[in-house]
Amino acid sequence: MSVINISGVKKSFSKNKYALKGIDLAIEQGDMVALIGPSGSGKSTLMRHISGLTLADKKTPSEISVFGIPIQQNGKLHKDIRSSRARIGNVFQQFNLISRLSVLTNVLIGGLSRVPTYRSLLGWFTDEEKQEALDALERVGLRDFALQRASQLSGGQQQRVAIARALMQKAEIILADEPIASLDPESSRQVMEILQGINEKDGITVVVTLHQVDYAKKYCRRAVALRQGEIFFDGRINQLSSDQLTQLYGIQQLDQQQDAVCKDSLLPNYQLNPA
Ligand SMILES: Nc1ncnc2c1ncn2[C@@H]1O[C@H](COP(=O)(O)OP(=O)(O)OP(=O)(O)O)[C@@H](O)[C@H]1O
Repeated sequence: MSVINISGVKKSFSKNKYALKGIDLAIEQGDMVALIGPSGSGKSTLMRHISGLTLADKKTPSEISVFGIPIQQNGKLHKDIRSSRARIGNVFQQFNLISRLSVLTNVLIGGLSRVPTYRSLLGWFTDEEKQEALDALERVGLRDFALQRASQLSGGQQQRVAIARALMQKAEIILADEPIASLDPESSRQVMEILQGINEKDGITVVVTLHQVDYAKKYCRRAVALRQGEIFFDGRINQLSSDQLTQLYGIQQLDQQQDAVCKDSLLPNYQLNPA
């Protein structure tokens, strides 16, 4: 069963310059999908459309639905998207955490869409909810950090808290936009393993944008590759050939990617001499 359906989505930010040139895509329940492609190919724009944070062009007929319920149609937000949004957990850099609040409160906030408004306004959480939040933190290996301020955590830990918040939310789909973009290899591995774990154990559908194809190959089953706002490849990730990767990224960019991976893997044992 498809849980995300996208049809006819075009997006231009300026006249005649399209970030998305007509995207049709269906994502199956329980899949783990890597959205890949060079910088500027439209990955984040597409993710933001799925959450209804960005609207498609109004001129072209289009629809994005989640669990069969429209999020947006013909560039207009559907009037009742609150319930659909509650089923989507966003692990987006810009939405991540409220830095002055504790890690535990940040996770509890994930459950707010499930509690009555008066209680969320007053910030009351039941013992049961607190236990649930601690369990979610346990799953991402951060239970001991529950009472720390979110701002005291590293980038990788913050991404893991965002995943715990999505678990607390009981999200059925997780959209993770570049969750490992600025992380070291060990933190990247932890974040990807957690995403893979909740995909496999809880059956949560995961869509993750990634810059490094190596990580996509290691952790995801399906790849959707965008190039200049169009789908260039959609299929099992092990069927993505090196020729296609060269076409996608260009030889120079692929070399840079490989360089970055090599340098990353050296980092833990590598002491830079002070100048
Ligand atoms: N808010 C915006 N205003 C104007 N142009 C935008 C905006 N958001 C994205 N774009 C443009 O849309 C295109 C796609 O951008 P997008 O961020 O979706 O690419 P991406 O594949 O996620 O890139 P990256 O991997 O570098 O994050 C780019 O040309 C970008 O400059």
